[in-house]
Amino acid sequence: MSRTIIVSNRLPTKVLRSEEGLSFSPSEGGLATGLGSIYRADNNVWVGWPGISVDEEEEQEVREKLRADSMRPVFLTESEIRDFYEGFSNETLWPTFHYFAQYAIYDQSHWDAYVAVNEKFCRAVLELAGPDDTIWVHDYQLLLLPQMLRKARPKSSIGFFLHIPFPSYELIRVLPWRRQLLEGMLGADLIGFHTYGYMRHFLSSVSQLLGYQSQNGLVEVGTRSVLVDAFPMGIDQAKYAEVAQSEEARKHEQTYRDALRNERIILSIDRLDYTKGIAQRLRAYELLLQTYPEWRERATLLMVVVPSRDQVDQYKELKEEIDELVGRINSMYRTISWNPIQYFYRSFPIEELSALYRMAEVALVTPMRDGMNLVAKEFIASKIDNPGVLILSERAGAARELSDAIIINPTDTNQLAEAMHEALMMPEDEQRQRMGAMQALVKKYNIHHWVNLFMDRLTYSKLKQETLATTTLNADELQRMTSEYQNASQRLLFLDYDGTLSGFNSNPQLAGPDQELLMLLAELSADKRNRVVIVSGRDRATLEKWLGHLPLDFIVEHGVWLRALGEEWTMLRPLTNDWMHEIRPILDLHVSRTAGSFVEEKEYSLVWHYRRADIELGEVRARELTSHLHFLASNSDLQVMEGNKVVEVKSAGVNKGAGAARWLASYPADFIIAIGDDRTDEDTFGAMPSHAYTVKVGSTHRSLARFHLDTHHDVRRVLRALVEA
Ligand SMILES: O=P(O)(O)OC[C@H]1O[C@H](O[C@H]2O[C@H](CO)[C@@H](O)[C@H](O)[C@H]2O)[C@H](O)[C@@H](O)[C@@H]1O
Ligand SMILES: O=c1ccn([C@@H]2O[C@H](COP(=O)(O)OP(=O)(O)O)[C@@H](O)[C@H]2O)c(=O)[nH]1
Repeated sequence: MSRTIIVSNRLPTKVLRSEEGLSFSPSEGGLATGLGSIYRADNNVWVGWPGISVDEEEEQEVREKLRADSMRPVFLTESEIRDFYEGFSNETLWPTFHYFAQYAIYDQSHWDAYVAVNEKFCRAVLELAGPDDTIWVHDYQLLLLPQMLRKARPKSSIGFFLHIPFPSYELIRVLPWRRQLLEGMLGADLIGFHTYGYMRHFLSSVSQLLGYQSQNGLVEVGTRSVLVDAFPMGIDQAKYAEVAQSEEARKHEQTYRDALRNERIILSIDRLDYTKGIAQRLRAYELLLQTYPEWRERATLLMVVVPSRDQVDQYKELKEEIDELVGRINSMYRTISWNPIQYFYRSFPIEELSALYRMAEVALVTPMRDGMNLVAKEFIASKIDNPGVLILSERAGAARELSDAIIINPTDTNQLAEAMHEALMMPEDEQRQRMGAMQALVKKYNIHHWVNLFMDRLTYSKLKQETLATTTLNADELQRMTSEYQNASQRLLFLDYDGTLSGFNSNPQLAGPDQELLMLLAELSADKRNRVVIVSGRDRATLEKWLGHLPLDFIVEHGVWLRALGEEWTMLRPLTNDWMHEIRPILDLHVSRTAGSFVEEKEYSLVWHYRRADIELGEVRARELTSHLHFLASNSDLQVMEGNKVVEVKSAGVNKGAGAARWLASYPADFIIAIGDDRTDEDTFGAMPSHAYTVKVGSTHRSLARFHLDTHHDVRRVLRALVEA
């Protein structure tokens, strides 16, 4: 039976060591608590680190204990914990991805450990995973793992979910290992983020750093497509609602209320982390007490900070800062019977957390950055029928969904203090109405919904890959092709030029043929059984200059001009270019607005090139230009085509396919091949009979071609094989 193998750095159970030996307790942190309640279903297994370094004897004990609860530990050595976990994961990636780049360090030995530990996880998963198992990798500690798994299991279903923000390209580009990290993630079939914003940043980084384009969230990675989507993570709402109603939670609540003499409780719960805005929150609370003295002795900030990553310098410093702030505020405002802040530096079991959620009137969730923040959702789910107000940072992923919270900017201390006052003053009706709306949302978009959605999209991604797949022209196919070629008495070879016979150059005039290509074309066209047709978008003067001395046929300017060997240039159909004086100024305007772009004027077409412009700006401008031109062309005999980093305007009905059709009609052949790399070559493929070899170079997305090759070097290899057949 197929199952899901969940892989994350941290297991949902952590091992603790005390004088009595090892003990096991639930891990903190949203990934572990969120997925912890669902992984046991359907024979699933969770692979991860148990949170402590153990010796060999202990390993066996831990292994057995965790195995009984469907977990497989990956043990990390002391140095791996230091360099991989504390080092690269939490001193490089964590600060960078949370916009704290000033805290990030770039250390080659940390990177080496990161690669090695990802490999270690890879081995652990491969030992376990059968061919039908789905592998679901989680989070920033394992960004390289999807690609490592893909290499070992090309056909497996692999999902990846990032639990933290994916920052702007401007942050990603700073990382020395940025390309490897992105390529690592792209080994998955589906990549999920909490918000659309994170997804957008990821797609932008992939386009700018790796040059992979995407449409509707499908990234074209060579011959594979990778789906990217937003899946805001939910919680086990039913569990939190149930615990909140339990006798145990109620009892804890009563004890706390008695101790706090029914003061109004503002609750704050986080792991110790500079991303969580804990210090800023304390300052805002101090401001509340200064600005609104009426809350002194009437409200209490109950603050839980769960120890986390305390070997990392920034965390140690933050701990000191919090201790100092709490000490200062408490000593400044405390009275004999009241402490402004009740501060706990430890974790609580779920029943006690639930009692805190129940008791709090206000929850302060004010991170500087947070992938999602499940505490916000747990507070809502625990409120059952009670009122309560959530103050939520606009920079937590959860703010994209929980619009009925009081949304604040966590760096604005005044706004935060005012929000606390507003929350404490909010009429009960309004609280109920806002809380009701958020409860419905947390209930509907719960953790089960999240898992199902992710798995459905993973299946969809696999199906999409199958429908988009073209066959690579591999050794067997090539063998079949060359023998058909050998046996044929008349052959037609339609060859696109740029990107097919020759690589791209940012200056198109510098992409002339090299010796190898000239030789190849000379040898191919020397065979009397061959008609070699160059099918290009280029102007005839350039092609004549480069290839005119060879016995070739030409279809140029995307089908405007045709020339069969030994004949004169003819037009596909009579055309005029009197429309150019109207269109040219529009293209020129785009050049003046887009540095690096330029206009190419051919006899019967105009082309705006943006290969050398800022890639993202170029694409935006291309879209603007295309829609503007489409509008102008709607009542004319013109067509607008988007090619590879170009927008071309020319007469309607004139294209490479229409040109190629002339050759097919005039020169019957028993072997036909058409090779091309961009959208304009699709017209050629479309014109070919079904038995022709149609070959797409580069990305295979939305291509009519039957076969695929990666680069123009592969094209030359195939043509060489024909020459030598
Ligand atoms: O494993 P640790 O180093 O102890 O850290 C705990 C976890 O912190 C992060 O949690 C994130 O996941 C939550 C659920 O998606 C999300 O709500 C929160 O915003 C994130 O910060 C981290 O991503 C996990 O890998 C850690 O295990
Ligand atoms: O004493 C505690 C306090 C908090 N949590 C849990 O830790 C998680 C924190 O997740 P969140 O998404 O808010 O942030 P993260 O810590 O993952 O960055 C929540 O599920 C909390 O219930 C816990 O297990 N014990």
